[in-house]
Amino acid sequence: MGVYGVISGKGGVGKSLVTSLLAVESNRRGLTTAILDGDLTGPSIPKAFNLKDNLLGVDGLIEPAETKTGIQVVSINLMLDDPSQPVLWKGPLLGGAIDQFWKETNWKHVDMTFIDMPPGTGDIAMKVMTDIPLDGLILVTTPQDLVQMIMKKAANMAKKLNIPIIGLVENMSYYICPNCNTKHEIFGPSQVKEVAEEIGALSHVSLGMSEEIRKLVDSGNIEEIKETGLSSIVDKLIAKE
Ligand SMILES: Nc1ncnc2c1ncn2[C@@H]1O[C@H](COP(=O)(O)OP(=O)(O)OP(=O)(O)O)[C@@H](O)[C@H]1O
Repeated sequence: MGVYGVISGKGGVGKSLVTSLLAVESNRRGLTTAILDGDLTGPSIPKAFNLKDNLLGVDGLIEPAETKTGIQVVSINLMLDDPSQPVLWKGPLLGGAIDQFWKETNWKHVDMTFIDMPPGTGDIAMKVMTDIPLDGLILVTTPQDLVQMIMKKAANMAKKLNIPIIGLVENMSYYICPNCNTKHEIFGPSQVKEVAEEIGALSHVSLGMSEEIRKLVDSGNIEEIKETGLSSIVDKLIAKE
């Protein structure tokens, strides 16, 4: 069984989207797949899979929700009476809650778990990375942040904790014009290959800004995506098993 954390140097770069796409790709390969949504800043994961019902506790364990294609999901956002309300817990409590979700859920024969980590490189992310035995990390960034300190900080945190970086994802890397089919690298030529080498990531991927992705995520139908774009990373995860 593999447990992989999905991290970013800061919020809003598409970390939850990448977590969802990795889970969809892994599930399509026939692996029993789970998502632990540890990003407590918003209900991105339940939204992408259109999960709304509150999680139940059975015999002292949390019963995970199940998506249309059978991905098991646990998220604090499925435990709140009103998911639009902020989670006003302090850092150590939040970090502890994620560890508790990991240990006290009735996971069912999971081959591959993806943890949507709290954004950034602060105490909560650090606590999760030390509490949960991660087999590797997938680092998500955008072109503007790719060569910046904030991303290197996340990579250094992984190195310090001896957790291999399996994949580097450059999200919103380009845009393909639907009218003329031209690829526009809005933020300049991609440097993902060079940076992946520099930080020792085993694989790298550029994801474009896509209307298809946006529509599927917003409507809760991410499992209907034609190509996840992340198959090379999942290849590496499977090879590691
Ligand atoms: N490649 C993409 N194409 C289209 N829309 C995208 C893409 N990447 C992200 N988005 C959109 O950007 C928004 C932010 O994405 P997401 O919730 O995955 O970010 P995040 O890094 O997890 O943010 P946070 O850490 O703040 O929760 C989402 O509404 C998503 O639909």
